[in-house]
Amino acid sequence: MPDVRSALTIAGTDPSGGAGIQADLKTFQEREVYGMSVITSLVAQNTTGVQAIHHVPVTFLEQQLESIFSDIIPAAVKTGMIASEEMMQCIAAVLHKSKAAYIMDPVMYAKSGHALMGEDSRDALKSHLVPLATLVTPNVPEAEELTGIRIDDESSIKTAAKRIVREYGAKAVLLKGGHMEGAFAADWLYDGENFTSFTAERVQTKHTHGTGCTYSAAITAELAKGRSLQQAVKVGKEFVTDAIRYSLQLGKGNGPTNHWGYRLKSVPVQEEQHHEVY
Ligand SMILES: Nc1ncnc2c1ncn2[C@@H]1O[C@H](COP(=O)(O)OP(=O)(O)O)[C@@H](O)[C@H]1O
Ligand SMILES: Cc1ncc(COP(=O)(O)O)c(N)n1
Repeated sequence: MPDVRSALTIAGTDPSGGAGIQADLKTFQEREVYGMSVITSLVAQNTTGVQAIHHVPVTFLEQQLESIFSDIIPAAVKTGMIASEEMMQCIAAVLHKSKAAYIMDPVMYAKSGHALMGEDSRDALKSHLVPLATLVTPNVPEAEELTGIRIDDESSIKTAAKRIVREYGAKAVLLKGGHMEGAFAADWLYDGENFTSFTAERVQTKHTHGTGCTYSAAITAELAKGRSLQQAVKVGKEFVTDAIRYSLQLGKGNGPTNHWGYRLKSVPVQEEQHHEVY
């Protein structure tokens, strides 16, 4: 019997396949863990934006979680889009009893700017889910919303990261600098004691639909395999950077990251080439 590690994503959907549940499952597959999914909201979206959202009833969310946890216990769990406080409470009740590593991606908006979480639920995220998290992975606007700190340099990044760990109770935080300017895309991991930065060259592309989902899913998969947090983030950063470097020019808007990009490492990168469809 092979040692099968499983990972669970609890999130919203993206029928166009670039973000949300679909991105998470593709990433789990690429990182070689058995992927499972519990859906919070059905989102009609594509590369141009969000067209409509349909939330699943909380009782049905609870039933999906029961289906998983009564049968296949995941080694690691990630959450993405969770629209309401009731849903957060329901998920927190299950995670409280679980020993799995828990990666919380505090998804608030789609890249198009469309809100994916009720504004009144942000505090609920802090009170119900952040204290349970092995790792929280906010981008800069999400970290600003969570902490109320304006983030525009390394010092404010560090202050916000410390607040998320020391005051809100996460074990660790990975504050992603993808939204900042500069030649490098740098992220800061704070584990309550030390900061480690993970840096990659910024890729000049608008095709970044699903970067945050893909990154947190890759980290979740690596934790499911038993890697340390530092190692999981290192592998996740390499994975997402390749997925952005080889992102796909699909659709009419911001194309998706390429979940099998790392397999194309041996292909010489030519500026025009990585926008081709293959
Ligand atoms: N143009 C880019 N080139 C390289 N890395 C990027 C680029 N944009 C974002 N990243 C990286 O992608 C990962 C996801 O970050 P980000 O895009 O900030 O998340 P989100 O999707 O939650 O907004 C981070 O490691 C970030 O540094
Ligand atoms: C269901 C869902 N969850 C999350 C995102 C954010 O995606 P990104 O990874 O581009 O920030 C999204 N567009 N849709």
